[in-house]
Amino acid sequence: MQFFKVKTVEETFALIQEHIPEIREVETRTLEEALHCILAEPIVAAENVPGFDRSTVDGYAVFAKDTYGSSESMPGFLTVAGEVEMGKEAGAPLSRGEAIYVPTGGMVPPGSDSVLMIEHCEEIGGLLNTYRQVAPGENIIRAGEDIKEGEVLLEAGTKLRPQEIGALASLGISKVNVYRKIKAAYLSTGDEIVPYETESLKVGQVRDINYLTVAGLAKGWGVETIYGGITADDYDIFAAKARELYEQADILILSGGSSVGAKDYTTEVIQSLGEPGVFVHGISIKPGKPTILAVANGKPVIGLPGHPASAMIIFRLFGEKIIKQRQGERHGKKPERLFARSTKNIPSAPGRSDYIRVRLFEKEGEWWADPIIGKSGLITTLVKSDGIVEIQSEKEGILQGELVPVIASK
Ligand SMILES: Nc1nc2c(c(=O)[nH]1)N[C@H]1C(S)=C(S)[C@@H](COP(=O)(O)OP(=O)(O)OC[C@H]3O[C@@H](n4cnc5c(N)ncnc54)[C@H](O)[C@@H]3O)O[C@H]1N2
Ligand code: MOO
Repeated sequence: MQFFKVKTVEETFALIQEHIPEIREVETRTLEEALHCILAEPIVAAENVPGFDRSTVDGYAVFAKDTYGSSESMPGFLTVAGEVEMGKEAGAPLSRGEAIYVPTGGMVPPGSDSVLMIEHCEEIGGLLNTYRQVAPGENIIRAGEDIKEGEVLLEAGTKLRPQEIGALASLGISKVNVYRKIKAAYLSTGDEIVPYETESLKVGQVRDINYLTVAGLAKGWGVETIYGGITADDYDIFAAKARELYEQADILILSGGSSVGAKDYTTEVIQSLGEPGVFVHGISIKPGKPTILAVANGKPVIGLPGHPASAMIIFRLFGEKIIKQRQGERHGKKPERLFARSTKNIPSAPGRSDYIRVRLFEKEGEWWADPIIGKSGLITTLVKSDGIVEIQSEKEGILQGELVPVIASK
């Protein structure tokens, strides 16, 4: 009988960081094709954004000092000296005692330090009655306030979200060098597993759930997936299929056979793929204890536990970390977490990290997390859940009403 040398969740993350090599192949993509890609080089701004002082409102460019003391009951008076046209350079500089009309986004004339909104003044025959005072800088975006020429806008290793793509567009950058997208090959194992399209099942058979759940997560992280089908619990067939997929991909994902049963060949197959091989077999986590993580000649191999909820939770936690590291993401944004109060006491064994599926609901402005009880073989425990509560290994559970971190399902 083989026993797991179980690692904690924290040790597992540290081992992933130590073992997973990055892919450094670079390709050039247009901004439209670069969404969710990882930048291969830093972006230094070659110009200011905006390139000129802009008004953020429809109003009159003024000297703030000229409006001091203005109110509804004691309006001030300025001379209207002209109008700025949208998309055009402002004309002459503003002189004291004057106001120039500027549309939202239009250039603020030189000299002016603020813009008074049109609803706070009234133009009558070339004179502007001012009913409010404005402070210097009010309603103006200064040249370079968004991005300064020479500034490092984005570091190499940044994942390009829509907002990063927008910032690149603002600088007139139309192509970027990014790491190439990675390919993950997936293989289901188990004599009982049949393609999900199978219309009628024989007793003992189950449809392949894990391919679609795991590939679905991977696709959402920008990974291309290769489906390797289902392999029987036969060492030679399994090892040959795993080798073929391993050659085609940057990461190999195997589901099932990770435990220590007589027909659980996954560890042996992974060890046959290359050195150094398995670096984690068994994590003190629930669900997903029999997880296997390995590197074979520089390529990561993940052996997911077969139970569908375990496979998905493990892939969400460790698969995402492995993929990010593999594709060179070094400045990723933080995971989506929110805090919710538990509706129940939830016990947990100290020394083990528990990931409890929860349904979230809002009551009186607060989020509450209601645990979903059910075995890790039940995919509907995840269908019913909105997120996962993490009970860290040092805790002996959580109390009813306690505020707990929830990883929201995407
Ligand atoms: N003696 C022990 N037995 C088990 C342990 C243990 O520590 N000692 N751990 C249990 C835990 S926890 C899990 S999780 C499972 C993991 O088992 P395997 O990774 O070896 O997976 P299988 O035995 O192949 O499958 C488990 C279960 O999941 C179903 N399955 C597998 N693949 C799929 C798929 N692609 N789609 C849908 N369902 C799938 C499979 O039919 C089994 O019912 O081990 C426990 N045993
Ligand atoms: O801990 Mo296993 O992964 O659920 O059944």
